[in-house]
Amino acid sequence: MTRYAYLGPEGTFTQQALLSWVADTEHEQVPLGSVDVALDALRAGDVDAAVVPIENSVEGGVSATLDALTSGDPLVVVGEVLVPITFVACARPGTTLTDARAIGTHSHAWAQVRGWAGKQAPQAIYVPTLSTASAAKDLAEHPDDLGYDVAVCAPIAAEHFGLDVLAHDIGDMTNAVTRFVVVARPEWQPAPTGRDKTTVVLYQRSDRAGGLLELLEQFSVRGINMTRLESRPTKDSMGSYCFSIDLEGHVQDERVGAALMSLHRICADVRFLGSYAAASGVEITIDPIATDRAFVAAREWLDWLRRLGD
Ligand SMILES: O=C(O)C(=O)C[C@]1(C(=O)O)C=C[C@@H](O)C=C1
Repeated sequence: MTRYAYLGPEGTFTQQALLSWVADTEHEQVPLGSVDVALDALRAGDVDAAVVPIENSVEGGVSATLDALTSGDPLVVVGEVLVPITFVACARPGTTLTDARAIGTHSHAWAQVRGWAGKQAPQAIYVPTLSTASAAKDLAEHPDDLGYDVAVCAPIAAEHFGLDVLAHDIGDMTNAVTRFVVVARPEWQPAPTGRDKTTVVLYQRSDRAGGLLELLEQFSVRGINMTRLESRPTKDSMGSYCFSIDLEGHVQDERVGAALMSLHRICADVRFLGSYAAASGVEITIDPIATDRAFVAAREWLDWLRRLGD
């Protein structure tokens, strides 16, 4: 049975992602307090995999996840799940939005509802919590120890912790979606499916004119489409950044392998963070000059040239 850690407690959007990933397969769920704790448990071997948020359509990349994946022992992404995001504001019986003093929720959730909060409860300050469901759970279980009286969370969390819903569907953007990744230790290597993604983090040797262009060219000349590019501080010194990239294709694909080999020559370091089936399920269109067959034919031609003088 596979043991999955996730950003808990019960009722988080991350748990919804986990439930959709495992469907009806036998598994064990281990709710943990933060992305770092979940990934540490995975590195320590206490669980087999972890489900963590990585990207939101409104707020962008989840820095805690991007950074935790690149520091410490290697981990790889083995799958991804997209979850539509709908928030409610909830409270213990008796509280109204007009008398709310403070609103507790996860920072990524707050970024998606602050327009609503500014209009409906302008007097309320924001209090960050470890997750949306932890905001609801703490409000239900020990309201007197908290600095907030309204929680913003998934409808399922409000129901699970027995809170009254004060307002439904409060996100500033309709159609918000969060992308979650299933992370495992490197022994778990998903086979290619023809609709895969690969995640890598690139570290430059030096900061110079055209440096980023040179890295990205390795994908473009091989017909590889990128689906995400973010820069994150390396944390070594001011102004030092690495590039976190998702691209279409699998490490077993010739064009992806060739691009990674070039990047290995060019970069100070390439952190491979896994090849996995894309959640969109859409088959990737590959330019005829970038198919596996085209790469193999080119290699055979080179081998033939080299043998001419034998
Ligand atoms: O707090 C939760 O419920 C989470 O699963 C975390 C998280 C996130 O980190 O983005 C997930 C989805 C929502 O966008 C808000 C919060």
